[in-house]
Amino acid sequence: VEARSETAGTASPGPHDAVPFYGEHQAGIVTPAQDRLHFVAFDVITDDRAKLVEMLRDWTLAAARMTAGLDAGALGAVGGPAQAPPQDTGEALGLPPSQLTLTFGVGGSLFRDAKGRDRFGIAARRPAALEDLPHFPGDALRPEISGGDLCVQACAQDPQVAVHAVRNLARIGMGVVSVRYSQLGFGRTSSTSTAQATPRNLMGFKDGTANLKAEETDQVRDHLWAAAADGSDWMAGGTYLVTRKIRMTIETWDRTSLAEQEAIFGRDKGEGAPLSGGKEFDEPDFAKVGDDGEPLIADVAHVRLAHPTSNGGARLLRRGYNFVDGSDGLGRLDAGLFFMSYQRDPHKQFVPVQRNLARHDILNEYIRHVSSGLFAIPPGVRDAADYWGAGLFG
Ligand SMILES: C=CC1=C(C)c2cc3[nH]c(cc4nc(cc5[nH]c(cc1n2)c(C)c5CCC(=O)O)C(CCC(=O)O)=C4C)c(C)c3C=C
Ligand SMILES: [Fe+2]
Repeated sequence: VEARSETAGTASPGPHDAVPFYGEHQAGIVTPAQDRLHFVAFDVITDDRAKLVEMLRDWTLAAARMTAGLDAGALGAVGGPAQAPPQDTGEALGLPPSQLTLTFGVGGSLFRDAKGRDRFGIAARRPAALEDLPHFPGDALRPEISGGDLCVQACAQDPQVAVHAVRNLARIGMGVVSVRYSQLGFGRTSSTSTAQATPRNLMGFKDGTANLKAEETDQVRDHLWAAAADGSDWMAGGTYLVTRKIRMTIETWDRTSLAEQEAIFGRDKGEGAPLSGGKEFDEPDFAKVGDDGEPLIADVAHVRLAHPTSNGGARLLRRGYNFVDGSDGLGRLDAGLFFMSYQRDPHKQFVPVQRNLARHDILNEYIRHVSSGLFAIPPGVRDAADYWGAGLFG
């Protein structure tokens, strides 16, 4: 089977190129955020540890192939026997790798299920950082689209390529996993590299300006990657992913004045500059007051509440996507932000920030958190003999 296109493997691949799969860390985290997402969470439906490990090995080989622009299996969509189902579903035939990354994670329920059972003999290896997230004021979480034993984040420049990858992993996992929920996303709402322009969310604001970026190597080391000293050897070089599906009442937002919209975020809508003055990438001056003696960036503005100075220095690598899941039957679009953040310890980073936002953020009048997920993202797969989760099961 031929690769659908030459792989590039450079630090900044072109839109059709491949992103290297093997490495110290998984791809799809500091990788410059691609335009499209297909996120999927799985339930493991067997108690057979050997079957789960075998599937993880099969997934890893298929993931390495698909991210290189190859069919999921060696015989491909059309190269196998006519009497058997094909080893690839075929909808990506002829498409280039399109910067596909597949990022694998495990949820707390894999270690101990809802009944407290240690189904796979790994309960003792559960990292403290995977402790359930607390309830936040205003949470309206739907259990059927929250949690999950396993997750895969597929990102690509072409939605067909991302969906193809998720679909083939689900196909390979038949009998071992079943899809719990999946989410499509478009128009990345964060930049993860200083080389990228800041995109906009569905509220029309630049999103990702003050994000943790790949080039900030010291900060990435301190705030993103887990170390063995954090308590779990098998997670060294890994990280933790928080997902929050956040519905926006965009119809109400669209009737809100420009001045109010800008006050809510604490940045201007055109350039994304802080309301305290300067340009997009200038630091906000939270102490600066206007002629009326009031702070130019309100006490309840999103950027003040989310800023590291309000949260003990905590930073996040945000990697979310816009979504529109059709309409809600009440004359409104079912739209919002599928928020994703990667961090070394969600309880020291995501939790304090979200606690602050849930209590005080005036943005809350326009948003509702409807799903939540927390996953351990193991370190990268080293070579073809290694597999997703090897450190956990090996
Ligand atoms: C708990 C973490 C966060 C949630 C949930 C969240 C939701 C959310 N954010 C926006 C839009 C913007 N966020 C911006 C900045 C920003 N947001 C968070 C965290 C969460 N946001 C952080 C840590 C920061 C950076 C703060 C800083 O250091 O200055 C911005 C400003 C531009 C930027 O820096 O990205 C916007 C705009 C929406 C719409 C939303 C929920 C729907
Ligand atoms: Fe935010």
